[in-house]
Amino acid sequence: MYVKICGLREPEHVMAAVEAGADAIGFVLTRSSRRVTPARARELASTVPSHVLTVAVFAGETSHEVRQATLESGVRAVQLHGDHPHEDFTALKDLGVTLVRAGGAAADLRCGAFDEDLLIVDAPRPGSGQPWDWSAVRGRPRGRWMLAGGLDPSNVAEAISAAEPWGVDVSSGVETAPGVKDSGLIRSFLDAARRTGRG
Ligand SMILES: O=C(O)c1ccccc1NCC(=O)[C@H](O)[C@H](O)COP(=O)(O)O
Repeated sequence: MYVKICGLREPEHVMAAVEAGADAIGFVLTRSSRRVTPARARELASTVPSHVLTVAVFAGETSHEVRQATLESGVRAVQLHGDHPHEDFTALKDLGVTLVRAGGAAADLRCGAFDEDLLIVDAPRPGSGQPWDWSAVRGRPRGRWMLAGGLDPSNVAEAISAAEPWGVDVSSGVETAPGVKDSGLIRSFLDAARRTGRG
C-alpha cells in the first residue's frame, strides 16, 4: 500500500513521516492553512531521502505559476487539483517531475488519461478532512490511484477495504488542528494502512 502524507510544514513531521516509511510527502503551495512558500518547501524537501517522493500541491494556479514554484521548491512531483485541461499536464512534462492529477469521484478515473503518472480520488473539498462514500469508486479507477478525503488512523483500514485503492493520501487526519501535524498520528496512520496487508 503506497502512502502519502500531505501538508507538512515542520522538519520534525517530515522526519516522522520518512522514518515511519511514507512513500511520498506533500507540501501545499496553494491557498490553505497548510501553505508553505516554495523556499520553505525546498528547505524541507532537502532533508528527504531520494526514495521518498516530494510533492508540491497546487489548486487553480496557472501553468506558469506551477512551473515557477516547482522549480523554486525543487520537489520531484506536482499535484494538480481542479479542472485542469490535458494541455496543463503536457506543458509540465519537460520538468521531468512525477505528475499527479487529483479530482473527485466524478472526474475521469483512468490514471494516465491526462498524461499523469498518479491519480488521487479525493473528497469534493480537498484538504477538508471530510469522509465521503469511498465505496462509490470501488472497481472504477484504473491504474495507480490513491484514495484521499477524510482518512485517519482509525478509518483507513475500512476505507482501503471499501475502495481497494493502490495507495492512500492523508492530511487532516494526522493533525491536531488545521495545519498542525502530529508525529504520533503520522506513525499510527502509516501503521494502520500497512497493517491492511494490501500491496
Ligand atoms: O490541504 C489543503 O489545504 C489543500 C488545499 C487545496 C487543495 C489541496 C489541498 N490538500 C490536498 C491534500 O492534502 C490531499 O491530497 C487530500 O486532499 C487529503 O485531504 P484530507 O486528508 O481530507 O485533509
